[in-house]
Amino acid sequence: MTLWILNGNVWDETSGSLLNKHVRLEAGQIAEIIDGANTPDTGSAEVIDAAGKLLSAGLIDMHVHLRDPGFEYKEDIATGTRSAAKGGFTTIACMPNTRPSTDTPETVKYILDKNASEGVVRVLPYAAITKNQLGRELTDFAALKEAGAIGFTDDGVGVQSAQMMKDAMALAKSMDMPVIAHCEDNTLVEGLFFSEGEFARKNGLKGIPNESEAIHVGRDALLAEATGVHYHVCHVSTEQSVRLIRLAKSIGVRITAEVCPHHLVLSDEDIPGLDSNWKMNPPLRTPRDVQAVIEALEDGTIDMIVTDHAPHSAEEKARDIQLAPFGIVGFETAFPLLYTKFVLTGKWTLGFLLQRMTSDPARVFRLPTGRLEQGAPADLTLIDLDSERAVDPSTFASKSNNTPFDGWKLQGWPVTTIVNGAVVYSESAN
Ligand SMILES: NC(=O)N[C@@H](CC(=O)O)C(=O)O
Ligand SMILES: [Zn+2]
Ligand SMILES: [Zn+2]
Repeated sequence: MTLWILNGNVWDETSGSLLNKHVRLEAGQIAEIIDGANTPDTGSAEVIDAAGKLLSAGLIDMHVHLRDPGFEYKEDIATGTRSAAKGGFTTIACMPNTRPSTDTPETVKYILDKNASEGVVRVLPYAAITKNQLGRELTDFAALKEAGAIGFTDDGVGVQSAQMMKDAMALAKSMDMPVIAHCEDNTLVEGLFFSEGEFARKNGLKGIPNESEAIHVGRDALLAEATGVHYHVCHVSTEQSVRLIRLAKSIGVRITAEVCPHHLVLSDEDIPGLDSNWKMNPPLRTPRDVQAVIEALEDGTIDMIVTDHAPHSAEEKARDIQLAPFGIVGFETAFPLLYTKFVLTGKWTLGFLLQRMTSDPARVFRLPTGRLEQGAPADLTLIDLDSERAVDPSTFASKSNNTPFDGWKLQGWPVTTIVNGAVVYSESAN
């Protein structure tokens, strides 16, 4: 089947501007990209009119929670991938803190099979480092890789034992697989839920210290140096972590990192009250940390943006703040949030934002997607950069609506998402 996308605005890095292009998709690939001045013979092909819209490689999100299997009341593969598609994402990598946790080849296969039958975007499963993510015993890395896992992580919790982490890295290195880490020292965070800073002080709360994250980053950077593994740091949120990653990169450690939109846009001083929609892990840090992660993303110390889409039910989030789970949904606000806060304000070019959400994750995780080039997989996103509307969680495709961005007026909403040459989300059809 042939699909023509006509008159899309494609970012051109050389001129730093948008150029009008026609793109032909064929057999799941980008078959041809031609200058908008030409009139292609579209024949009997299907045609999408992209006039006035940004046409980008599909967005990639290397850190998401689909909650399937086991927590389908929060999200499942059908709704999670639809939420991703609505946010413009075409490839997502899902975390193993499911029930059972993704610690056997059977669960990896379950995710891949269910996505093949019910999902609408590409789903790349991570497998757990330790059985049940309990930190006691390594999983069967070889069998998990064979089943289709793309990396190992215990996200949701940190691997507390340095020896366990070192063993995991050595094994992962021997099979050319990355280790992805949620960095958190449990002894420093017990019972705490907002970060050390103004908000905690004002509310008489003991706060989560920055070192709880950075201690693991430093430890793991040393272990990555010793083992030679590709080590990737999850949701970086502190100045101290940034400093350590920058140092490790400068001496050639194979370390990469990600940051979430909320850690780029919000500090603890923005938290309006004891509201669990502002409770996530890592917590919102101080304005100084926010500045540090922004600079780190800008200079390449942090390689990519991920959402850490973490759906939880309204009932769970309505619990007392101490008991409510950590996490916020992210797919359906990520692009407009960052476009509004960083591109429209002139801080970043559109090309920079797109790069950190497409080609950079693809480069780091060696994915064939993330590039708008002839021969690449036909994963594309159309975004209306002029459309402005308020975030309305009741319209989310996700099963959950736990977001701190309710009511925020944002610009730049995805309107059409194409995976493997097929339209999987269209604003007009919703
Ligand atoms: N980020 C969160 O606040 N929560 C995540 C776990 C995680 O990413 O560590 C979740 O699974 O809910
Ligand atoms: Zn985490
Ligand atoms: Zn996570």
